[in-house]
Amino acid sequence: METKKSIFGKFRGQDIVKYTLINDSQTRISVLNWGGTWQEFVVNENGVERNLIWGLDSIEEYQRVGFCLGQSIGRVAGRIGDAQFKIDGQTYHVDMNEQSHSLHGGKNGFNTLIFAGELSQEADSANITLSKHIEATDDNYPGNLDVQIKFTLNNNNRVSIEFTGDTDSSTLFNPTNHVYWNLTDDRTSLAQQWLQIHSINRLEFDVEKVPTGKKLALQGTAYDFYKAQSMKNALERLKAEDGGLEFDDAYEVTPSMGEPIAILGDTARQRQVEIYSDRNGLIIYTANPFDPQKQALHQYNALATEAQTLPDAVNHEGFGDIILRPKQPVTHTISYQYSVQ
Ligand SMILES: OC[C@H]1O[C@@H](O)[C@H](O)[C@@H](O)[C@@H]1O
Repeated sequence: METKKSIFGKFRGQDIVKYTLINDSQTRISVLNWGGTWQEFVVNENGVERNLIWGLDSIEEYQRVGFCLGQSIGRVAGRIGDAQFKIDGQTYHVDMNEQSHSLHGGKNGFNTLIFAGELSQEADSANITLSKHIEATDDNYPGNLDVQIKFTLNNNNRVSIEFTGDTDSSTLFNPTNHVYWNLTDDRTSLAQQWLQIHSINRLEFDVEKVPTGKKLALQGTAYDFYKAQSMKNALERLKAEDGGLEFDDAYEVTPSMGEPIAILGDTARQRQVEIYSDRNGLIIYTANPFDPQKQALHQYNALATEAQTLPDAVNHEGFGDIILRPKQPVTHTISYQYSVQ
């Protein structure tokens, strides 16, 4: 294992650091302390380097492109209806940063922060831990929050992200990483990428994409990825059956670090990534972050996967508990296992 540290750029006068973890098979990941951004996941296939995720080469590009590309999202990933929720009977209001809801932690979410970083190494793994103390007044959530985001790469080509939250007053904690994948050879579209999700239900959304509380059965619909479907077929079917032009959907999954909640790969069956998560939700989102014209034409080259507790959980019975209590730190883990086939 090897670790590296370099200056990636500057943000508001501060140096932004890029941390790189490299394993014995020359697989590497890089992470920025700006936004807790997962910038690259490069594998070496018979001497050919392939980046499996989308990342950019400067802070300016990240700011121009947006899309939360590879960024850490929190305190709460996804939408909170009416930008409000109750904890112990008390109502709290958070940033209404999209229509009448709050999205991805509000305007000062994790993806806007600069973290402190610490590299560490063991025999068969290396990791980078990003930490930050967030005051309640910084992002308008109750409770001061100490957050740590630890990225680990091991010699088995597995990347794990552990999010730990510790608060002094009850708050919400449902972070994720907004990684975008393209596992195909030419990386121009999703036509040759397949996806499997071990899920039988998705969430119904209202016009603002806020969950209504209802779950919809997937079986027999274009949304059903229980058996692997190519993204090309799924998008064509979605359009034909539903008039749908994108996937931006929340799937209910069974939390497991032993069985993948989802698997994606290229249709030539050369490589795949299994996703493991200890929480009950997976958002998938199709996009073309770099080409506004193609995005408008729904010609996608990127698939975001966001493992988390189901969105808007605090406002719906049975969606899961995202309340973080004082003196009870919580850690959530997402793992991504690359393999060649
Ligand atoms: O912020 C980028 C994207 O993130 C996804 O999680 C949301 O569901 C999309 O609606 C949003 O555009």
